[in-house]
Amino acid sequence: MTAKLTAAQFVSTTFDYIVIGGGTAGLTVAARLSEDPATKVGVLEAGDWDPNIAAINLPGLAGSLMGHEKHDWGPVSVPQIHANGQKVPQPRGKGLGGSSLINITLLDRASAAEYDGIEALGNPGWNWNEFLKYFKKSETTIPTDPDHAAKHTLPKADTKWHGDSGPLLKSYPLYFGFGQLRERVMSALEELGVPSNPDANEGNKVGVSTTYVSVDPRNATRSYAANVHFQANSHRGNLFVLTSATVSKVIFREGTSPLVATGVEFIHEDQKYRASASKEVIVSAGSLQTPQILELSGIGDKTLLSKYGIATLIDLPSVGENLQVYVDDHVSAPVVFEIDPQYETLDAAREPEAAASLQQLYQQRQGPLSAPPLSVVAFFPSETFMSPEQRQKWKEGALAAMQDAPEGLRKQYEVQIRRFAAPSSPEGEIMPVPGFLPALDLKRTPKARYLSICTVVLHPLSRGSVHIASADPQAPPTIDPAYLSRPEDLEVLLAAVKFSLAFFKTTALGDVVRKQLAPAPEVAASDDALRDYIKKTCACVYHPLGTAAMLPKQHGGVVDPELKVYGTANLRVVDASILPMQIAAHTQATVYAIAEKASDIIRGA
Ligand SMILES: Cc1cc2nc3c(=O)[nH]c(=O)nc-3n(C[C@H](O)[C@H](O)[C@H](O)COP(=O)(O)OP(=O)(O)OC[C@H]3O[C@@H](n4cnc5c(N)ncnc54)[C@H](O)[C@@H]3O)c2cc1C
Repeated sequence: MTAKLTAAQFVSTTFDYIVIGGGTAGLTVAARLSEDPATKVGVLEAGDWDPNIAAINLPGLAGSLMGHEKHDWGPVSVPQIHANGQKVPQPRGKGLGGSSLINITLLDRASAAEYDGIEALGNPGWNWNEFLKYFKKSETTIPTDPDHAAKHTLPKADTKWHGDSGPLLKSYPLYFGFGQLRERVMSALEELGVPSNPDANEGNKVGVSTTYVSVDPRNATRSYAANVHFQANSHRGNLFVLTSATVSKVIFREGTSPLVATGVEFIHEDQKYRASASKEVIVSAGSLQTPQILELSGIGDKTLLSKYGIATLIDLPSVGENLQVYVDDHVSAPVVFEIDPQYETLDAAREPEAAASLQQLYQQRQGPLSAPPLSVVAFFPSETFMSPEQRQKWKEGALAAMQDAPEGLRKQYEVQIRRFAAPSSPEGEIMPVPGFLPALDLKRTPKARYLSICTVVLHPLSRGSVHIASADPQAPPTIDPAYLSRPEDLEVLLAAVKFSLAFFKTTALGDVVRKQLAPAPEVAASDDALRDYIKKTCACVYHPLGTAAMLPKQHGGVVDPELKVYGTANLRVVDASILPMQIAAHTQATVYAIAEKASDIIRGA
């Protein structure tokens, strides 16, 4: 099918459903809808299908395709005025699988309260119980080898919380790059007041855990939307997937109200085509490109659309607004320490002489290539890393922000203010990395060993936007995450970075540490210097959402609880962009669950 299907064949078919974007959500929906052999589903994906690429399949290479000219769209933000003018890369996967193709494979869920909060914002049926049902439906948990589980204290998956018959395969990592340091890393976090949480998927996220990963442990390969939803179903005669096809707009029947979508226009090998859908068009182009497609189709802010000569069909100014990204000091601004070289970290794996043994180990499903580079994560409430005075100051700032905010955002801030004070709500995350992370001009010393940390602000107050910058569908949109535009976010990040620095001074790790490298001790000694360091180095953690928010229209909504775009009869958005507020978790499991639930809504199940 895909490889042999031509654009001409694609457009000669009248589909029941056309899905725009063969990514994480898009392929999930397409697979579910095409379970009925009488339903014809067409998927248009701008990228290609590359099943045999090591950098995709080997979990240990996860992350290495960021910035890749073919597999990453390579978007970059506009200069961030509150972050030293940085233009910050915003990686997005391109090709069948979308961002599930290039992500790090961590597979986790937020706390139950966060999903219940989505419902409370005006979305009946989008609560923890429903999400849990669809988390489980989306996945099969592969049991951990008993010796591996005993050695690393990995809990047994309880089917009350974990799926056992869904398409996506999940497992505990086959390898931990911390070597003997893993127990010490976990103890250090507990010493800082972050309790152990053996399984953070049961509705309580607070604590230190080992995450599940979207990896098939039986052959140590990535499990992702392209292999579980497309490849596994490629025999279906009613599922049509055309790659290298960039959708330029949705087509509507003239004069209809609500607007009736009848198909899409797309570009394939420099030719323009039109394809028809008799039932629905589903936009699953991800948080940064779904708004672009809506705007190119005439759905968005009419002033913006007229600037680019696009006729407004639905004046919906919320399209592309409400962009929320985690803020962190990830790869470009890590906390990095040199440690005692006797400890095993991933630094050894990066040395040229390790290459042959890495491959050998991988053949036995062992070693650094068999697992993603990080898998210990700690989520903790504000009281764990901020003083009462800092929290009070944050609250005053948030209340002031609320006064100036439009009604919809005011409601979001109300939730954020309530959560920020709660001991059950994670507000900070740190991800220890067993090895060196580049920071500014810091260089790795051969044979040295390092321990680094990514520090994350989970619920920023800042809101950004993504909008078209041209009527040309091939031109990238303008992305403005507005990093640190609310000064409270900078203060939370400052406190979180200091917390990360304290991690290295715990008794569990104190005797392992040799040298503080980044931020340098003299920088860390002054809050102003540390703020400056953060502004120079902060980057995104790859979880943009909120740009086609599921909210009441008057509160900034783009889609209703059935994921239909306001003002349309049969155009839905199904991807990360519908999440109205940032969640304290990595996003892929939630996106798979959204797509599973959307599929049931669409088929009326
Ligand atoms: C580098 C990176 C690391 C990450 N790590 C993790 C992690 O470890 N754990 C985790 O939980 N989450 C992680 N995430 C986030 C997670 O992968 C995403 O939230 C999720 O995959 C988003 O799914 P989506 O369906 O919204 O969009 P995507 O999966 O990005 O799908 C969008 C699809 O639409 C296609 N498309 C876009 N525009 C068009 C167009 N005009 N025409 C046709 N096709 C189009 C794209 O090519 C893409 O295939 C990471 C993301 C990235 C980028």
